[in-house]
Amino acid sequence: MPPVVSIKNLSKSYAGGFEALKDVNLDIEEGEIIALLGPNGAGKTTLISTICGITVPSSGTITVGGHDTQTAFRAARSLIGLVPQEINLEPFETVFSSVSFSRGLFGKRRDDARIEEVLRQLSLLDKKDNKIMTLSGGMKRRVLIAKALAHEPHVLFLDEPTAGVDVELRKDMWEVVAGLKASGVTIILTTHYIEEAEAIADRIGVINKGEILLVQNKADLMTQMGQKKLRIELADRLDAIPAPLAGYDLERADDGLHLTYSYDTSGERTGITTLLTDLQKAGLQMKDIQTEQSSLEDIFVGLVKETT
Ligand SMILES: Nc1ncnc2c1ncn2[C@@H]1O[C@H](COP(=O)(O)OP(=O)(O)OP(=O)(O)O)[C@@H](O)[C@H]1O
Repeated sequence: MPPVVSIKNLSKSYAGGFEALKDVNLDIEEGEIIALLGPNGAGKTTLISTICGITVPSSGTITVGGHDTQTAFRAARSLIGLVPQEINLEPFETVFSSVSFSRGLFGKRRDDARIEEVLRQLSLLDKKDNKIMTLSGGMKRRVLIAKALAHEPHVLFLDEPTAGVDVELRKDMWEVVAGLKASGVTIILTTHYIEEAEAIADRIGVINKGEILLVQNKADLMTQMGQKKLRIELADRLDAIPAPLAGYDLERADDGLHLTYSYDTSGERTGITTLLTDLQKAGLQMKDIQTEQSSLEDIFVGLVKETT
């Protein structure tokens, strides 16, 4: 199946010359949840706005459902639902009319059954006649999603859906997103929260200073994260790794007082027991032992650091 969103050599410079996106290439597959992770000012919102046709690219092309976002804007935009970062709702409007109005903006005929279905999916049906101003912050965020879904888009963009939201509400939102995916919507979300990407995404993209640094399946990233390290502190300085230990994946620190052994936690055997026995046999005295596991956070921080 061709990608539902295809971004080729996309760059964006704002007036004044600031380059917010630099040669971005990204294909988004139908039905996936992709999380774009990046620090403040990385270019996440600019990327979303450009795909949605709110910001004009300086160069490059974007297609949504095969439609070029510049030459066939209306066709491309009709496939997109956008949930903005800021809550921007009419306080005296009812939930139902607010969502129904959004459908009308796309030239779609009125369809109360469809709106009710969207409200049900977002657990808002019992609030349909409530005025927006009577809703909690979490409900308002769900109304924003309902508005973005009112015209039956194929692709939904969520710009920081849980920014400033408490932990419980954040988990509710994750459930909502999982439900939307199950209903066949492709989801692209931006987030600062590593645990959010970890919890809900199929793929994770890391963006910093306008560049995509990595796009990878979460499962592959998890395998990388399954690598653990055993750090062994030695009682005496070691000049070289003794020959009988050459078969182990061991690294000697420059100070000669530490050895690091890398192993895979998903493997049947870690090799730790035999390593410790062989270290003793080789006459090495151990002072201390620690284990370290790399996390998505380490990978993210490492990547972002490299580009600063
Ligand atoms: N209209 C504009 N004119 C000039 N510069 C802009 C404009 N909009 C954004 N920028 C700059 O482009 C860069 C990327 O901004 P963007 O909002 O895309 O980042 P972001 O990753 O979404 O950040 P955040 O996580 O803080 O929302 C920032 O340095 C920002 O100051």
